[in-house]
Amino acid sequence: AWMSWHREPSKQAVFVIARGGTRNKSQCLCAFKSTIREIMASPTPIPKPPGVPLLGNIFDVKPGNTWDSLRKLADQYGEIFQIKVLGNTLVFVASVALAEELCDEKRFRKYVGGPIVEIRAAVHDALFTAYDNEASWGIAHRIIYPQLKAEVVSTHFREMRNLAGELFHNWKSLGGSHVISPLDQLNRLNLETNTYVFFGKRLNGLTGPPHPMIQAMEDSTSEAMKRPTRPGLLNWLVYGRKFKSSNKAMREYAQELVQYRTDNPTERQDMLSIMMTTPDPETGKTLTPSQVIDEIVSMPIGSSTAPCLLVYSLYYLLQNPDVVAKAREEMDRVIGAGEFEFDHLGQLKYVEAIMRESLRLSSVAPGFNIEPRPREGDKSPVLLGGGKYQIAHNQPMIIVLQGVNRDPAVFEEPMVFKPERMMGEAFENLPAGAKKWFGNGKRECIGKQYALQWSHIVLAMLIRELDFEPASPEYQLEEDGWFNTRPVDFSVRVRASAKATY
Ligand code: HEM
Repeated sequence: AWMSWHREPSKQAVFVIARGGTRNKSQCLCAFKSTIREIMASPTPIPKPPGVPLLGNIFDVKPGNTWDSLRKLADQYGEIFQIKVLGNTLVFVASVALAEELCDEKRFRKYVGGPIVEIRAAVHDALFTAYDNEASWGIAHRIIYPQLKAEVVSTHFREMRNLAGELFHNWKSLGGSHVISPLDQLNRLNLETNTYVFFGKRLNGLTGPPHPMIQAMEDSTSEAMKRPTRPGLLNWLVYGRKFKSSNKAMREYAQELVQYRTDNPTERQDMLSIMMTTPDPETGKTLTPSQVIDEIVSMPIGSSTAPCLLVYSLYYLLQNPDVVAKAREEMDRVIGAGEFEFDHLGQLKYVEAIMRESLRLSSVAPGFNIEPRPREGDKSPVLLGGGKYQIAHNQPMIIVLQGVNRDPAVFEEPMVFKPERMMGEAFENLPAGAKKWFGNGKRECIGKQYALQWSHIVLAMLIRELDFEPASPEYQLEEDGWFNTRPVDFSVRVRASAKATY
């Protein structure tokens, strides 16, 4: 009878221990083993939407808004669910505990499939798209990573601050009644900052027509997301040309930067000069000219998540004027009326907490892909959740961060914007699986420190220097996005802050 008492493994183990007093040690171990055997024999089926014959769950995921569909499925099915598209099963994980389990690099690794493989048409075996066993990943990582460490990124504080100051100066001169799209504006600022900080060139794209790289990234990443859901012939015949031309436009952006550097030699030891000349300390190999282009293109694509994050922050701040007031108090105390400098940044803990809480609630990088590590000659199923679920030995899985970041088992009132939970001990005590906004382990975001510093600086300046109001007071949050998510059609009126004295 006790064997059928409970299907939850942790509680069964407790039961065995609780009964240990009436049994000897070997009886207890034997009972425990047979319990485990029973759990293994009958895992809980992974739920799935019903779907339709032959086409599977093709109608459960909108090709134009994949992440929104997945969030809704996560709301409906909880910590784990699966779908079948074009004959392939995909498993989605949406709880902190299971995400943490999948982040164990001894058992799992990044799965390079679907849209990530499609984007290889543009950037080949670059950092983001390299397969786990491709030597090119290690070579590029060892060459590039030192440029993106916090101590190096900190040397770019003034460049980041001054470029943001330039954009905000333009906004202030609009006079307050002008409506702006924060996404359009912050995308421009992000590309301008990336291009100047990493590659040493001004695009002068804060005003005037946006640089073509911005549209090319949008077109290429949206197409890369849709292609795996269509038959190959259709991709080739109908959508192939546009995909190729957006990939070509991205590579042209990179090629022009290399050409500019070649024509204008400089002492500047920035990302571009490191990519073009520095050998990998381990193999002695340098990046080939084509690999340099691949990595240049990958940086703004990865980085395009950061402006989306700030647009979400603005949206949340408009709903929470008390948070704005607290952040301004902090900045009055720390910066006062003087110039905003790097030393202030580390003291702006509340602004940092707003940034982290925006990362959590928005899940601006909406997910990442994982698969079980291959086990030599062993194709037995892989168990998750202590045996509660069972998946195939090579099952691709996607961690849906919108589910993980709103897991009610970890976050009280998960839908409420509360920066306080992202400060001090409250933040430190969050489980590791609840802080996977930048991915995991060796394939964690290489631009994490850059993104955190840039977002922190720009967010602080937005709050300190400007007053915002929604262009339409009835605006209801709608989201879409490809490699990142963002609010749709969100616009604001902006003016110089009435309180600012600098
Ligand atoms: C808020 C901003 C950002 C977020 C939330 C973010 C998130 C992520 C996530 C979740 C991954 C893992 C993807 C995977 O496992 O498939 C990733 C990888 C990556 N990100 Fe970011 N990212 C951000 C900004 C940036 C920036 C600023 C850069 C460039 C400077 C960048 C470049 C990359 C690259 C190259 C990779 C691939 C790394 C590798 O596999 O070695 N990202 N990012």
